[in-house]
Amino acid sequence: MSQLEEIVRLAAKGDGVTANGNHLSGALPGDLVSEGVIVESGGHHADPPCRHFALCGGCQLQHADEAALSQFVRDRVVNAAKGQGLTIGEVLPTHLSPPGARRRATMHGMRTQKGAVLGFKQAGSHKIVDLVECHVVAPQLAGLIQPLRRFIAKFGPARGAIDAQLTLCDQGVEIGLSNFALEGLEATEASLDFARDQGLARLSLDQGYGPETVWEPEPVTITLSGIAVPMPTGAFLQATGDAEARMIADVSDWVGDARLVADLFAGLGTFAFALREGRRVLAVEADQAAHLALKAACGSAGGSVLAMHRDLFRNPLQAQELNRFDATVLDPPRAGARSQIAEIAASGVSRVVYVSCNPSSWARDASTLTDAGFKLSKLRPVGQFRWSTHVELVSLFERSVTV
Ligand SMILES: C[S@@+](CC[C@H](N)C(=O)[O-])C[C@H]1O[C@@H](n2cnc3c(N)ncnc32)[C@H](O)[C@@H]1O
Repeated sequence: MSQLEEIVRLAAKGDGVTANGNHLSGALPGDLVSEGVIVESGGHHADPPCRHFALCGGCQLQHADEAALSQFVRDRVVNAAKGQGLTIGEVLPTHLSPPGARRRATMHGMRTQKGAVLGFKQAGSHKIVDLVECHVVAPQLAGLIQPLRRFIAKFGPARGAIDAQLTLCDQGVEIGLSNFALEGLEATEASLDFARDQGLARLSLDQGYGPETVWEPEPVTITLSGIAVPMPTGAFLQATGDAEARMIADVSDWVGDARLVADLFAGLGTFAFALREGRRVLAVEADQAAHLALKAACGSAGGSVLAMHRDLFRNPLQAQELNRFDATVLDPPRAGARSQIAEIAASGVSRVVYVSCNPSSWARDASTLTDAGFKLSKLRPVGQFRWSTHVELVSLFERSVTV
């Protein structure tokens, strides 16, 4: 990089990249760079709000302003589509979650000679960054970092790291600690004091045999479109409430006047319950705890949502089963939904709303759909993991039925 070059985009890991493919960490689109340094700013730099930025692996892009962040999310999604040769009907404005919005986070902790450390790992390392502040998580979660660290310092395992999963539920924050055993009466009483003093909704500990609840003064729920769904420990929840609302609005709009809808990879029913007015929804999920929670909540949805327990990788809904539905919604894990998509392609389904947390597997699946006559009509880039390189999307595929 000896002559002056302009950064034209951000790479998937957040480095600035020139038209010649040269990478420079910390550079942003519009910057002029030479010999590994930024010579002139393109005007998109922001002061990173967090003292841990650069060391903490939780955030990669705090140095970017709002415009650069949005463009990054949009480019990742649009480029994934273009990489598969897809034509996009309409790219909608990017949804970017604000700071302090994350209602779920998994941190890591460890007892040390001086006490304990608690935070996210450094990028590419097992080292834990001992957080003093975090601008990504909701204040209810951030406020627990210090008390939880004190608790780990006193009662955490002498050896090994623990995972601490924090989730904001209807009743407050639930904390799930892995690799965490309580030795003796003092530790057991201290855990109850800790949970009570911090007003936790639930505290559960996992020693490798599954989570065991030690504190849950009232059943923990998460309200999804007005339905209080029992919240299993560690169950999937969209990372921010604002992104969940954006995704629900798109899914509802794009499902349109469909009356019978299949919601595949339904989790606790984020989309199924949102779609229930005037429709009947089959909500299919493989995780037993999530399925049972969704099923238990179906009674409150007036018979409009039906829960089905099924592994959609091994046993996808078959083309003939899908033909009953006016629209299919799917929101698979990062691997995508190769076998389920093949059945959708072979079916008579004409409307598919695909929510994805991985543009690469989505683009692969999308090309199967377009090969089967679907058009990618709408695409919404979503950045709910603010300042990170993790991007998501909502998409609408439509075709004229020929089967
Ligand atoms: C990205 S989450 C989406 C959940 C839900 N749609 C939501 O928005 O809250 C993916 C869901 O797929 C489920 N899942 C993973 N593998 C599955 C499989 N093979 N068959 C069916 N569901 C699966 C997970 O348990 C999880 O609930």
